[in-house]
Amino acid sequence: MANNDDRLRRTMMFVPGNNPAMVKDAGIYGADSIMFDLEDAVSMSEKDAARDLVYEALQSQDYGNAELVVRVNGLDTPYYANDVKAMVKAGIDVIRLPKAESADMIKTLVADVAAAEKQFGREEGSTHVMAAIESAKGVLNAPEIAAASDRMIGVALSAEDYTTDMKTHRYPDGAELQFARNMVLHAARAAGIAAFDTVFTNMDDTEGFFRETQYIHQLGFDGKSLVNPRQIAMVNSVYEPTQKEIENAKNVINAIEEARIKGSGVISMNGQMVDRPVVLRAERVMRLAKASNLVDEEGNYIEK
Ligand SMILES: CC(C)(COP(=O)(O)OP(=O)(O)OC[C@H]1O[C@@H](n2cnc3c(N)ncnc32)[C@H](O)[C@@H]1OP(=O)(O)O)[C@@H](O)C(=O)NCCC(=O)NCCSC(=O)C[C@@](O)(CC(=O)O)C(=O)O
Ligand SMILES: [Mg+2]
Repeated sequence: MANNDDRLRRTMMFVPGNNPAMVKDAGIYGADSIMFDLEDAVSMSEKDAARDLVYEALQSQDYGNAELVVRVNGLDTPYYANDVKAMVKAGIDVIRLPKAESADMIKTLVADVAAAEKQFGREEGSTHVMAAIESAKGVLNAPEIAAASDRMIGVALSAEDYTTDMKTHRYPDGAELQFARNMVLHAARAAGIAAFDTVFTNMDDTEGFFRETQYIHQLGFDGKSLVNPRQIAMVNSVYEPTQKEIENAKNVINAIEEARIKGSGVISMNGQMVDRPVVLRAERVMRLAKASNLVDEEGNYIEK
């Protein structure tokens, strides 16, 4: 199994790597993951300057507990090699490869990351990777991409490039993304890694953003790629468990613990069978509740 760690990744916010103010302040909004972009948000003429800016920021800024991700330029660009070297040298947590279409692309990235870790004296295996799936070919190969390396922490659907590749565009009901969303999600789950839904680019359509977030939460995505800090609170509000869910989860965890002491792995609670999958879901609810400051140390719901 790959890096199926317990880290919450509800919000992964793109930060244009060529914007000094945004790069500097990226930590103040509370995104779970901050993703500095060296790819499509940065024009050709600014590629080197953006890389230097992000490198310097990683040395000097305090981004708190956020996971630090960088979207490097694609494997087929002249910027890719320098991006990977500089970001590994700076100690980035995760490198996101755009336009991933095969397991071989991930293996190439992993080999380059490993070489850079060696060159710059970083701990072997400390840099994780993830893939952005942005084409029909990428979607069809999503399972092999997700399982390509133990360094993989997740796969993301990138609907802007994907819908262009599919000769369509984005519609409010998202029907054009149905197959891709399910492929990416299943690929992630089968590989034991995280799944990220796509960006939503109409900043004024908060209703549409909320509806889409509820939908991808229902499907089972870990979170979304975002383009604006205003989107963070909306995603968190969807992922935040309710008081009823928290109290039920706490009861499940307590009940199964009592059952374990008596030597049983399955019990009945209020007429409902409680077994391992129910316990795993309850544990995830409690993790989300803790991240949302909805429970105290003992796991009791805190009235807001
Ligand atoms: C959208 C907009 C212009 C709106 O501007 P607005 O001016 O209306 O924003 P406001 O809300 O007014 O900003 C209030 C305050 O927040 C600050 N602030 C805003 N955004 C911030 C941010 N991102 N990071 C840190 N800070 C931020 C701002 O500086 C201000 O700070 P201050 O002045 O101090 O109050 C702006 O957000 C923005 O540029 N977003 C990033 C766009 C971007 O990265 N695109 C590339 C990635 S997608 C892609 O490539 C497609 C993809 O590849 C994706 C995939 O692969 O998944 C695919 O194929 O699908
Ligand atoms: Mg793209």
